[in-house]
Amino acid sequence: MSSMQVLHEPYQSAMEVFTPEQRTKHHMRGLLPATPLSPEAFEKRILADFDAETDPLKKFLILSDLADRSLHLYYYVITRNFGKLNPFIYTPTVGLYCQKYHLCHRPKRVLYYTLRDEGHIDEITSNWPQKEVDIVVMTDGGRILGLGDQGANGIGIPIGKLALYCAAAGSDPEKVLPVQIDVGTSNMKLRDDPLYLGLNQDRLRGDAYYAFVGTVVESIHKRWPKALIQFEDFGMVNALDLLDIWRNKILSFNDDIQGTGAVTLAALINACRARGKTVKDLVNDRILFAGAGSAAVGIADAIVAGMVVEGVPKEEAVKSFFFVNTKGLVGKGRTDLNPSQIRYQRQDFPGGTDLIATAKAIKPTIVIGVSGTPNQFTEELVSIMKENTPCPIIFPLSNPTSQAECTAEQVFAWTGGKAVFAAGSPFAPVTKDGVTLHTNQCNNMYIFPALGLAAAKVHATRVTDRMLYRSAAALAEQVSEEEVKKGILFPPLSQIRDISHKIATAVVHEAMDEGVVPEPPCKKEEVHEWLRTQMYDPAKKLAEL
Ligand SMILES: NC(=O)C1=CN([C@@H]2O[C@H](COP(=O)(O)OP(=O)(O)OC[C@H]3O[C@@H](n4cnc5c(N)ncnc54)[C@H](O)[C@@H]3O)[C@@H](O)[C@H]2O)C=CC1
Ligand SMILES: CC(=O)C(=O)O
Ligand SMILES: [Mg+2]
Repeated sequence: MSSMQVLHEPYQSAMEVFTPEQRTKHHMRGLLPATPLSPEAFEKRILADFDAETDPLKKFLILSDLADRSLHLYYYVITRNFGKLNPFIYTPTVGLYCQKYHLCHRPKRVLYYTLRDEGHIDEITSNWPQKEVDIVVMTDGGRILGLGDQGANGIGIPIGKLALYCAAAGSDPEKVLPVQIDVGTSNMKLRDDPLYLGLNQDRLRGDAYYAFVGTVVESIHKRWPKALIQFEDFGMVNALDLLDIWRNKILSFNDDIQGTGAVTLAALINACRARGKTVKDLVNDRILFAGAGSAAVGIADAIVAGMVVEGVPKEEAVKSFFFVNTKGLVGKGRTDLNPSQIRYQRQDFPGGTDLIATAKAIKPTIVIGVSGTPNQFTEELVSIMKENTPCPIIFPLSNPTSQAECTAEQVFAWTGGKAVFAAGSPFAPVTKDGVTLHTNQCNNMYIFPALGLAAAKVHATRVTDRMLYRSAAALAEQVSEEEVKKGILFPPLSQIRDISHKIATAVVHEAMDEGVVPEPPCKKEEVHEWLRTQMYDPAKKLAEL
């Protein structure tokens, strides 16, 4: 590679941060101004640009342009400012980015497999320049956050998720692969836009769809048999079916179902600790979901698994759950349900009642919003909850912020500050009578980067239910008794690397115990230290360029 190519290659370039020695090594004399910047000075400059901008999408683009110029400087800045910058590389801003992706497109390091490429799938896979791939995040854009079908624009989500893999857990940015499967879109606004860049045809469905996705998955698995594939933001039926098809064949998981399940279980473990109880005591709760899709099913399955671990019989545990979707309560008489929903179908309540009528009938103590629809959680709903519990647990988990079922301000105003709150996207803390009320971010970002890092690094053959359960428990235990009593459910994002490291250690231990690591890299007691050596460190990498 020539010196000019090194300077313009995002994996190789440190731009004006190249030291005099590095400039000599790469034959760069005369290609850069005289005075090198330290990484810290460069960070200050980028943050000043970032702070001067008020438009969140432009803030997102300042960071993403940096990633396109120097990946290691990008991660240097992100990891050192994770709490501040996360909302601008991930939810909510990544949602805006997806909606406008076709209008601000720049070639990215991603792979698109489109229906037009049938017969050329292996060729596309072989076009990826990196020899090694550890983690693949794949979407078909079918359900992007709570923003519906975004077609080929959905690629913003794998890009954002993989940025978190590298920043939050230390996956190697040179070994991650964002994949968009373009099977058309049912989003007519995009299709009517002459600037839309994806396939302008209706979304493929049925057997042909599964066959096409299967060809892509197999092609990727053939080239990188040890890579982990994370399915992300597929429509409900496709998400559930693809998980069933692939979870026992290759190293894979669905983040919206399983990652969301684990993070919400962690939140509830800690909400139970705050009450002086454990998840087995959720048998005495009524947990009402707005939404009965991938996330709802994944969360309910994870909580049931947590209750079963503590000795509650499964048939007893499922009695705590109630799902309401667009057709009302998943109850008696409903004939439009898929097998995952049927597991939670209530035979003791008539199907079809809306959220408020259901709440009046069942008296919820916990509500979880995964409907992708704002304003579902109203003052009336919360008043009903207050009749049944002194401290309602209210989790509007839909993303981005615009789709959250209610806001933190509303919850604390309606309950006089007596609620446990968590949302999918970040909300600023609320101050009431001089007291800070905590607004937790219950988002699968606390789980997938660590889970995927762990599974990929030890070349696990599968992601098991026990590994997911352990990830939730390892996350929950990072919050102290004192903190849970204050309504804090998660450790602070500023410590995300340590948090992920501890979760990854627990996941590897579990994987080794379950025998899904054919060649363990070290003894169990050495896993924590060994993982540290495996985690990407942008400052170290910059020094080695
Ligand atoms: N906080 C987190 O970590 C995560 C949050 N989510 C969010 O959850 C939401 C749903 O995601 P999925 O379950 O994967 O989508 P999905 O498409 O599988 O399910 C959505 C469900 O909501 C129901 N629904 C839609 N409008 C409704 C309404 N007005 N009233 C009642 N039900 C309604 C649908 O019938 C369906 O059952 C999205 O906004 C997504 O961003 C998803 C995964 C992780
Ligand atoms: C967080 C996430 O995965 C979602 O909203 O889809
Ligand atoms: Mg998702």
